[in-house]
Amino acid sequence: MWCCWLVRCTISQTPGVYLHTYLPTQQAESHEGRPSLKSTGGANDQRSTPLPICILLPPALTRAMEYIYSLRSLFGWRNLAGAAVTYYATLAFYRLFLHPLARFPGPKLAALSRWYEAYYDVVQNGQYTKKIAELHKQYGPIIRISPFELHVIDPAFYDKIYRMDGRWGKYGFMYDAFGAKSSTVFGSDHDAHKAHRAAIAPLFSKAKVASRQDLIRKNVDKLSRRIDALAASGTTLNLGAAVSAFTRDIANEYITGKQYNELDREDFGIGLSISSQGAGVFWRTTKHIRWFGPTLRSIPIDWVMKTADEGTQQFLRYLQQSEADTKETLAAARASDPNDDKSQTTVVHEIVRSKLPPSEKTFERVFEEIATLTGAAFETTASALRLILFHVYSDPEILQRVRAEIVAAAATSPDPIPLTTLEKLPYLTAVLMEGLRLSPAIGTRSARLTNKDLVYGDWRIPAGTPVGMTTLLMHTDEKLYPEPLRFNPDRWMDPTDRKALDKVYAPFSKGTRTCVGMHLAWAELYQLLSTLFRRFDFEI
Ligand code: HEM
Repeated sequence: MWCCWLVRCTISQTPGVYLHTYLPTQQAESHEGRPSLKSTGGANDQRSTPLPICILLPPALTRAMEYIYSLRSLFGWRNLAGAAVTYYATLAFYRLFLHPLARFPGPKLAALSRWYEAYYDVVQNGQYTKKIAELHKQYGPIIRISPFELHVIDPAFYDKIYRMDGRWGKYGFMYDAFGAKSSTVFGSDHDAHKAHRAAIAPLFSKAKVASRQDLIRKNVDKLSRRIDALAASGTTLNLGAAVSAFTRDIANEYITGKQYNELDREDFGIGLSISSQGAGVFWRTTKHIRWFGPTLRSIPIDWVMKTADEGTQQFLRYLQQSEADTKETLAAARASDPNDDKSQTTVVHEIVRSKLPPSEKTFERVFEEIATLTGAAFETTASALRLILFHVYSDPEILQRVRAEIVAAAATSPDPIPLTTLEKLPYLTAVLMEGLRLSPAIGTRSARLTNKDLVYGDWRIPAGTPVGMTTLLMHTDEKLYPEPLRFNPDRWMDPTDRKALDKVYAPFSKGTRTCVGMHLAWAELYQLLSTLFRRFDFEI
């Protein structure tokens, strides 16, 4: 039963608005058999019978309603189902046969829909990288891994994508899920990234890092004292959690100037490490289900605190503290004209001092930069430390060799051994390089887009296509690294062999988006590991 009355308003010749009420359409079928709207008052009656019902609808809206009504027959379930089938069939045909990437090899399911990747990301808990390696064996060195993206596994192609010249954007699909599009690390746009990076990069130069050795040393000494105390009391040490706390204390103080003293906590703030490691699930899910992350983030923190486990609570408390600290530092930096006080070396001061426009210096953007920079600094360095510690303490011969080298250097150097001396020790350096080969921070591909066509062999990759490689796969390519999963520092001992691998060894990536914090990370690895190897024995 048609149960609503349509009301149409007509602006009369004379001033004033008159309302005309129409009958239900069943009562007013037109001679064409289509429903029509029939005036009770008649077209000539307009001025004579204004109705008391006061719903004023503009003519355009009324026409739209009439139009929608006339379309109602289209919205039956059969028509909707038919439209959906036609839409998806056309889309599938386009993606498989007409899309600019249609001629690239790869599984048809991946070419059809991103749900193929979602299956490995979400259901298989992050196994798409492994699947991509298998697909390359089946389809060759260049493959289509989604309707929109290509992946290459050939090391000879690495420096064609990851380079300094040209314009290189990041692929928003991969990075936007972190919800920090205006940060240096996750921003996609080439020009915006260049400006953001220029503002913070001076703080992370090799010279600047060298001038902050006291900060790293202070934390190496603190961790050593804690290990001594735990050993004296016969307590088992969670070295993995301890090195996470070490990287957090350094990064927080280096980046924000604030001390959070995680190394002083009895459990080394292990909950924070665990929740940082868990961020991958959140990211992979949000990549495919875009509302997932924003919805979780919109839940008031106080609610989450009431129900969350200890690790999540630690993480949220840290975020709240970091937010409050950033607000305070930003207010101080703005108030004191940071150009006058160059001793203030925090990212906040660097941004306030920079040439960025005021719109890029708001609290929201500054905090996005702080949160992502510290996030990029914590578990990346900690994972490399853990992997190296595990392998060195599992192999007495490696431990003995590296320890002998450090002890010999200590005999002829000031105490503590300066960073510049450590950097010249060949075996220690080989141990660190081997660790970074197997722990290149990012287990997934890093797709890039450029504004020109790229050429790979006989293939022309259209401009604007996201195309990436996966460092982990390149670092475990057995043609480059025989017995790739073996921890073998000797592969780096011959300078000629090492030089030959220069172009394809990229734990910090290369090109415009290479790691900003690499000098800081190297310094942490050198300082902490040289002390631990020299002073401590651990049973794993
Ligand atoms: C062993 C430790 C580290 C490793 C292996 C590592 C690795 C990487 C890699 C592979 C990238 C490129 C990411 C991409 O292509 O999407 C990257 C970018 C970045 N890293 Fe690191 N990183 C480490 C430590 C650090 C530290 C300590 C900091 C902070 C101080 C940091 C800050 C950044 C930033 C800001 C970027 C983005 C650079 C840009 O897009 O311009 N990283 N890192």
